[in-house]
Amino acid sequence: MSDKPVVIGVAGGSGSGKTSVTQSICQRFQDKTILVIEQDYYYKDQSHLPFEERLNTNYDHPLAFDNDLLISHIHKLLNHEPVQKPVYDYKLYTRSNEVIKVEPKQVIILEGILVLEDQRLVDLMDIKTFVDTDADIRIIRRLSRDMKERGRTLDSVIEQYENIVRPMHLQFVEPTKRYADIIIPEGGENHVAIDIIATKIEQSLSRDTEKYQ
Ligand SMILES: Nc1ncnc2c1ncn2[C@@H]1O[C@H](COP(=O)(O)OP(=O)(O)O)[C@@H](O)[C@H]1O
Ligand SMILES: Nc1ccn([C@@H]2O[C@H](COP(=O)(O)O)[C@@H](O)[C@H]2O)c(=O)n1
Repeated sequence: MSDKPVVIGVAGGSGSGKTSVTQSICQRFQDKTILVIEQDYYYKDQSHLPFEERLNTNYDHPLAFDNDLLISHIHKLLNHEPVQKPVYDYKLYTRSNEVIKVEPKQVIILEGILVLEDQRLVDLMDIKTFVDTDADIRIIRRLSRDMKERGRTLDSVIEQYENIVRPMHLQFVEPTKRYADIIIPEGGENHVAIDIIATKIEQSLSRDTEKYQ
């Protein structure tokens, strides 16, 4: 019997459908079961930098993330302790002043472009997945989302994609696919893959629920 929370990594390129996959998995379970930790929320704090300087950060490089903080939070959650999860503001290009207190749950989904890039994170995962979506679909989805939700212009999304997102994806994100146990083509609409992951979670949950009731 094990009462250690199950940690599931959901990696993949920007716009691949990681958030959609995560939501599809969460919908299969009660709210109290799964805690989602977004690696994006752990971008290094840049509030000390002028806004113009924040625009120049490479947000697709592993060094953009405060993985030390992320890892310490996962360790705490695995230890059944709550954490103060940061909140990220894409429009301000930094963390917001807000934090959210989150309680440990039986399942932790760790979602982000580079969650399989840091061996320390990989070592904490019980199931590693990679959402694999073609680059043309990813850029179309990103364009639409970033303009609607992240306060970006068409030109800025295209410029960032060509100069940063695409080369960083090829250098850092795509190679991590090899570490995945499950590769999910097309993302959240892949019901077979979602079923497999949900079944695996159910098996883990049936092992021990006492600690969380
Ligand atoms: N299967 C799909 N069909 C159409 N649009 C999708 C699909 N999956 C995701 N999207 C949309 O594409 C955008 C990016 O998806 P998202 O899940 O946020 O990707 P990621 O978290 O990998 O960046 C979102 O606006 C989302 O609603
Ligand atoms: N201020 C920021 C921070 C991050 N990004 C981009 O977000 C992408 C990762 O988020 P997904 O939901 O798309 O996986 C990453 O590719 C960064 O380029 C940004 O544009 N601005």
